[in-house]
Amino acid sequence: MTILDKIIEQKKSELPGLLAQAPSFPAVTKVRPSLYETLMTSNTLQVISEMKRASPSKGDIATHIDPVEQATNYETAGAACISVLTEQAFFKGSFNDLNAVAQAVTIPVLCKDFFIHEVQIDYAKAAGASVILLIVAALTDEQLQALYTYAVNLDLEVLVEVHDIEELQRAVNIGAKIIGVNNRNLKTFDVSLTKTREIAQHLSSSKIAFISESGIWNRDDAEYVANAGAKGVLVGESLMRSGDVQAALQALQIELSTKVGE
Ligand SMILES: O=C(O)c1ccccc1NCC(=O)[C@H](O)[C@H](O)COP(=O)(O)O
Repeated sequence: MTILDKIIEQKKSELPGLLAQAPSFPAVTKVRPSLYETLMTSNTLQVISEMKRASPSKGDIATHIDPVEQATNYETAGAACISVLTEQAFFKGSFNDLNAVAQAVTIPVLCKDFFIHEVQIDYAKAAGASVILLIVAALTDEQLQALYTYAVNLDLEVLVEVHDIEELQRAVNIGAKIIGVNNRNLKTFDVSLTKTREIAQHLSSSKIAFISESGIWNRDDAEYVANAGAKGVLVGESLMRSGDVQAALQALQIELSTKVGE
């Protein structure tokens, strides 16, 4: 069983609890900019900055950090989006973290979880997310299409995550506009930025906003994935461990050599 299989089993076990009661969070009424538009129109590499307390690969990363303070620092430093890990059993996150962050910032907010059912999307929306993540490896084509359509109909944007070229094709087939390649192998936890380069070479449309996820630690890493074609990066651990979040984040905001969207 891979870690992804284990996480999905956990998610399945949580569904009855979610289905038993309607989501109830303090209302979030903000209108946020579109992540897709930001990615497609900016000349700098955009940073999706993650609130990540712990992970299966690293254990505890930063359990003491206040999500609102961290998210506010990210926003001040120019993040394009805040990613909030809401998965509890493996990442120590929660929908309450998401709701608190959504109340505090005006930029897009990504609910980073392992979605297998529409009810989870209802919770993400109610808690204040404007973007959700769908992981191709965790879903059949039918599930992927159904959850994608369900989210878009709720006015959510969707970051579709892929690990290889076959998954890229599946993401393209459902009309995904924002596609992220996860540089972390979910079986071995090895991280290699060359994955971004390999998969970028198979992108056929310039209308797709292409993101590189995981294992971005410094400006050299940002330059590598930007040169490969990434318009944005999704960064968790390196920012959570940084003593100077704003400087660490700003170091990643490199100028893109070709105007994105062209
Ligand atoms: O981070 C993990 O160990 C992990 C394990 C299994 C599934 C997903 C996992 N991470 C989720 C993410 O996608 C990352 O949090 C995100 O891309 C940021 O990665 P990093 O900058 O390396 O913290």
